[in-house]
Amino acid sequence: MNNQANSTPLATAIAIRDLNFYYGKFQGLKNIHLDIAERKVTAFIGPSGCGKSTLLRAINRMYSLYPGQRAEGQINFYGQNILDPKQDLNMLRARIGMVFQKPTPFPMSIYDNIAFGVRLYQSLNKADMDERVEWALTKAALWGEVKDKLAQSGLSLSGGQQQRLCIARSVAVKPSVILLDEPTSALDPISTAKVEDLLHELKADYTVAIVTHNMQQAARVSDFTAFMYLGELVEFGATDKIFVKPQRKETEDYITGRFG
Ligand SMILES: Nc1ncnc2c1ncn2[C@@H]1O[C@H](COP(=O)(O)OP(=O)(O)OP(=O)(O)O)[C@@H](O)[C@H]1O
Repeated sequence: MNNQANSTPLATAIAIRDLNFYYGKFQGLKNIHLDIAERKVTAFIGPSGCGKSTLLRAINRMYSLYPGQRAEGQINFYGQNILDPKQDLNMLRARIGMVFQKPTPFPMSIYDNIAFGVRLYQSLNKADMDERVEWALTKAALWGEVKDKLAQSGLSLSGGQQQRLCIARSVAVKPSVILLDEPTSALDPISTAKVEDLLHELKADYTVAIVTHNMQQAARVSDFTAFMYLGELVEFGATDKIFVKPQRKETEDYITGRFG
């Protein structure tokens, strides 16, 4: 937890205003209003089905791949509305990376798992690409474990290593925001601790938003916490406040394990 989260004036990376999201007729998000602070970790918590993943998927327009899913309102990313139909989605996803619950390495070498995404956006010579691959794997705390087997398949790594590979892949294109949807739910405690340490490192350079079911994890890694319930944002604030002195009874019940 970060006690400064309350007092320091913070820049906003993503300002969400009047966001409503629909899966066909079903409304998954209702009037969300939220500022995601730059270079901080914001955690999204709440019972299953409350809309946490839907919110992350709206932020990088993942839903645009699916007919029938639509968002209304604004998600302002440094002044640009992500929901604008004219938004360049490739560029958006280079700037807002996403890491999923299950590690999803590509069926290719460890090296190419990193280089593949970089090649979509930049043409680097071999030496620069080698440097970028090392840099990203170092950022994701994986370099030491894989530097002698970069040509091996990404699928040959352990689950925890695969997840760090996916984080490295996301970091490699130098986004400004990284969204993580339950990134440690499939990992053992040691791998989980490594990913959590990594989040602390990443926020020096990136804005991080993480969905987690693990209350201790939210308390450990985040500066701000958003509690969601039935598609609504019930309470949002500095993590130490949300966990020590929540304002809403629903939040208190959830974090103390009385519901959800
Ligand atoms: N593809 C879909 N079509 C229709 N409804 C959906 C779809 N995906 C999610 N929903 C509904 O939207 C609501 C929010 O789902 P979402 O996955 O965002 O919840 P969540 O908080 O991330 O849950 P969990 O913690 O279980 O992952 C749920 O009621 C869910 O049933």
